[in-house]
Amino acid sequence: MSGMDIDTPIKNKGKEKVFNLAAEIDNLPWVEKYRPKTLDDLVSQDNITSTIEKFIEAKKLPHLLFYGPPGTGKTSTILASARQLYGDKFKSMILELNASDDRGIDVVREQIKNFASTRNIYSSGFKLIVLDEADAMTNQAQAALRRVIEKYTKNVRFCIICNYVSRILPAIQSRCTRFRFSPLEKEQIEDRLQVIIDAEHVNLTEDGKEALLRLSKGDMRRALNILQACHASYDRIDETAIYNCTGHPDPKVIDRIARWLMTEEFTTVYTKIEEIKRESGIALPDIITDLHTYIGVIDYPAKSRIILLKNLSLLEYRLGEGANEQIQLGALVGTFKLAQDNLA
Ligand SMILES: Nc1ncnc2c1ncn2[C@@H]1O[C@H](COP(=O)(O)OP(=O)(O)OP(=O)(O)O)[C@@H](O)[C@H]1O
Repeated sequence: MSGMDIDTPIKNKGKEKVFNLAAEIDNLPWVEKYRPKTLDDLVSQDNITSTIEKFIEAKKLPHLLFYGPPGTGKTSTILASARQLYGDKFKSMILELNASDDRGIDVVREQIKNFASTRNIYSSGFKLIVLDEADAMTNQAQAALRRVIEKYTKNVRFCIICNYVSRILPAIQSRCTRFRFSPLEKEQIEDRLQVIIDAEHVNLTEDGKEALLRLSKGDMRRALNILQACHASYDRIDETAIYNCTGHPDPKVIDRIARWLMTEEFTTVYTKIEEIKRESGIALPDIITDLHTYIGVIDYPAKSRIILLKNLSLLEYRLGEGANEQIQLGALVGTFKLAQDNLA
């Protein structure tokens, strides 16, 4: 959700206040400081932005449903659209609500009622209500929301945002125009990152950038948060800095672990992994996630790979449920031994 608006005009403010505002902007998380202000600033999702621009030009906005993975620009798109639609007055024309608010639908309904029923004296037309995290609402709350949408359709448009569209009632889906946001391409994240790297004078090496792009997996928010955290701790950000900062295992470490698992005897490999986990502070679930990608490239017959994949998924599930890491590490080593027994 948007924090402070860094475009706020600095009118009638003394020098000190201007200075304070500059300092405040400087302290903002980069995800807010560099949130796209216009639809043109948004990378990718071109078909979505061009369709919305057409709605805005015609001043005919339907109810919207944005869905897709985190950090792909759903909130930014609706905020940039609101700026384009309402200009300077956009703050008074938009209400941002977190739909998963645990105070329940009644509070949300009350806020919507108050907002929708106050007329804006400067402008006619509809106001905009943004409901973030709508997939966390109960079915009952969504059913209530359906009636709320109908009741205020005359002067309010809703933008419902969620990660999983399947968790939104079909009745709500059918009242909205749906847009699916996809994970950003590596090149798109890279282009946008470069703007921020230049503006903040970040010293990022090529291998650091590669690691950052790999770890962000199409999520721009994740990329920016990692970059800002590393920038605060390191003068020069290379691959090791990125992995240290995120606590994610270095691919070289995973490489070593995979080699041990495929060549060493049971007790030796178990002890070595225990040691490396202690030294570099990496967790078993992270090792398993990265080994999973590794299995795609190792030279094992299909039968052995199936054993590995099946058992890794079991291990991941058990660890997620809170199983003992040492016992699961034993099971990991055992799985590789089993896969080797099936090499022929
Ligand atoms: N398409 C994009 N172009 C440029 N910047 C982006 C884009 N998508 C995300 N960002 C950056 O990532 C930050 C988070 O984006 P945003 O809040 O819009 O994501 P979201 O899809 O709403 O995520 P969530 O589902 O977690 O709410 C923004 O502040 C912006 O800096």
